[in-house]
Amino acid sequence: MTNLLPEMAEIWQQTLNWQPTFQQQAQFQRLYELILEGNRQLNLTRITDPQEFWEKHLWDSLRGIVPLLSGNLSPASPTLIDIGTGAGFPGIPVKITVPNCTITLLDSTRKKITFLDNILTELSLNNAKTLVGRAEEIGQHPQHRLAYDIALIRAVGAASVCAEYSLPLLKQGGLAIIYRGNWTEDETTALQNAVKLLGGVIESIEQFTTPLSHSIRHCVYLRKVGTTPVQFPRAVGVPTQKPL
Ligand SMILES: C[S@@+](CC[C@H](N)C(=O)[O-])C[C@H]1O[C@@H](n2cnc3c(N)ncnc32)[C@H](O)[C@@H]1O
Repeated sequence: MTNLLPEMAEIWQQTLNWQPTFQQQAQFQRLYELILEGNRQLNLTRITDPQEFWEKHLWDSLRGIVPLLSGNLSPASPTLIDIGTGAGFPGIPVKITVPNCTITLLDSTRKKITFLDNILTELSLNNAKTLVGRAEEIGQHPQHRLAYDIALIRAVGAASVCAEYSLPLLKQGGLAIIYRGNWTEDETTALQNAVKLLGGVIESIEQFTTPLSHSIRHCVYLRKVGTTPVQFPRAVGVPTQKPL
C-alpha cells in the first residue's frame, strides 16, 4: 500500500504549527487505506493519489480548525458535529487530531454512515458517533438543536445553506466553520443577511493557499451570538431551493 507521506512533518509544522504524533500518523495512513478499499464499492472520493489525499483531505480538514490546534480550547473537551461528512471529511481527521473532542458525523446517505462506523472501529476512535439524517431535520431535533460547540461543514452547499444547517445546532457562543474554495465580496454580503436572520455573525473569513498545489481556499467562521428562530432550519429541501 502506498505510504502516505511521513515526510510531510515539516509542512505540518510550518503551515499549522502542529505535527502528528506517531499514532496520529498511523491513523492517517490507515484512514487512507480504508478509503481506498471502500472506494471499490462506494463512490466515496475521486481523490486517491497520496499527495492529493494528504493535501485535499487531511491538510485541508485540519487547516479549518487551526484555532483548536493551538491548544487554547474553550471548552477543553468540545462537542463537534460534521454536517454532510461524506467519507468523513473534515470530521475524521479532526477527531484524530483533537482526541479529547466528542464528534458526531452526520450524513443523509446510510451507506456512507455504515462505512464510517467501520472506520471508527478500525481506528479505535472513542467519543465519535455517526448519525443518518438530513441537517434540516436534525436541526429541529431536541437532542441535537443547541447541542454543539463547533459545527464543521465542507462541500455541502452554498454558504447561506451551510449557515442554516449549522447555526441551529450550535450552543450560544458556538462556532460554525464553513470550508470553501473560492470566495467573493458578494458572497460575504449575501451571507451577512442570512447569518443575521439565524442569530449569528460572521466572525472572520480566512484566505489561505494549500501547501502542495498552491490553490486558494477559504474558511468562513460564524459565531452564534443570539437565538436561532424556531422556523430555522426550514423543511427538507427548502434551504437549497430558497436560500436565505
Ligand atoms: C460533496 S459531499 C462532501 C463530503 C465531505 N464533507 C467532504 O468535504 O469530502 C456532500 C455530502 O453531504 C451530504 N448531504 C447533502 N445534503 C445534506 C443534508 N441536507 N443533510 C445531511 N447530509 C447532507 C451528502 O450525502 C454528501 O455525502
